[in-house]
Amino acid sequence: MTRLVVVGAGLMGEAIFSGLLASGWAPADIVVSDARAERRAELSERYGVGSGEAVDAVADAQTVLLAVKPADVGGVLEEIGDRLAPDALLLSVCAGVALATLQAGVREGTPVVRAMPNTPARVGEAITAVSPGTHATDDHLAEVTEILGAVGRVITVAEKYQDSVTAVSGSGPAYVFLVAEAMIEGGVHVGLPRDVATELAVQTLFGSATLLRDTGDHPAILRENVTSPGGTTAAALRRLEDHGVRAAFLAAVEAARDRSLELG
Ligand SMILES: NC(=O)C1=CN([C@@H]2O[C@H](COP(=O)(O)OP(=O)(O)OC[C@H]3O[C@@H](n4cnc5c(N)ncnc54)[C@H](O)[C@@H]3O)[C@@H](O)[C@H]2O)C=CC1
Ligand SMILES: O=C(O)[C@@H]1CCC=N1
Repeated sequence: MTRLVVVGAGLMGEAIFSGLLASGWAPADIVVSDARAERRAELSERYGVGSGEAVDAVADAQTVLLAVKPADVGGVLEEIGDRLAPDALLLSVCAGVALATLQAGVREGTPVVRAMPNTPARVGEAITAVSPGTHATDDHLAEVTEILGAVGRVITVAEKYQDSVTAVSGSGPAYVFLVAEAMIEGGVHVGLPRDVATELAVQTLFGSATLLRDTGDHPAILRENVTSPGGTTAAALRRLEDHGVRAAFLAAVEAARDRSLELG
C-alpha cells in the first residue's frame, strides 16, 4: 500500500509531502495526483515520489490527503469517494469543507479527519488544528499527527471551531505579511534603503514571534516593555489606535470566519 496519496498537489499539498520527505519518509511512501499532468510530472521529477491519476492511486492508499480548492471538493469526491480502500483514512485540509460533507462523499464507515494547516508548513513552522470525524480513532489521529507534525505543531479542536481557526491561523500568515509589507514601506518612507528596511522588519517579526512563543508572556506585557513613557513607541501606538488597527483585525478575522462558513 502507498502510505500517502496527495490529491491536489498545489502549494499546501507540496508543503506537506515535502515536509514528510524531510522528516525521513521514503519517496516510495508517497504518490501525488493533480488535475495538471505537468504539475504531477514536475513533482515526481523533483522529489522522486510516485504520480498517477487520483482514481487509481487512492485505491491503494493508507491515507488520502485532500488538498484541492474547496470548490473542487464535490467533483473530486464524486470521482474517488467510493474508490478508497475500506480501511483508508481521508484527511482534508480544505477550508470550510465540513466533516459531514466529506463523510457523505465516501463509503459509510470511512474514517475522516478535517484539518486546517497554514503556509509556514513550507519551513516546518505550521500550526494545524485537526478535528476527527465519526469513524476516526486515536490511531487515525496519531497518523494525522505524524503527517502534519512533520511540518509544524498540531492541536486537536472540536469541529465547531474550524471556521474560526481558519480565520486566525489558516489565513493569519497573510495578515502578518501585510504588516511586514507595511513596516518595510514605513522604513522606506522615513528614509531607509529598502534592503535595510526589509532586514529590520523581517527580523523584528521573527524575534517578536519567538519572544512571544518562548516566554509565554501576554502580548500586552511584551508591548508595555517596549513602550517608554512619552517615548517613540507610545507615539506610534497612538497612531495605530487612531487608525483603528485593533478593530480592523477583529473585523478581518470575523470576515474570514464568515467566508469559511460560506465556502462549506
Ligand atoms: N494556501 C493556504 O494558505 C491554505 C490552503 N488551505 C486549503 O488547501 C487547499 C489547497 O489550497 P492551495 O494548495 O493553496 O491551492 P492550489 O491551487 O495551490 O492547489 C490546488 C491543487 O489542486 C489541483 N486540482 C484541482 N482540481 C483537481 C482535481 N479534480 N483532482 C486533482 N487535483 C486537482 C490544482 O491543479 C492545484 O494544483 C484549499 O482547499 C485551501 O482551502 C488550507 C490552509 C492554508
Ligand atoms: O484563503 C483561503 O481560502 C485559504 C484558506 C486558509 C488560507 N487560505
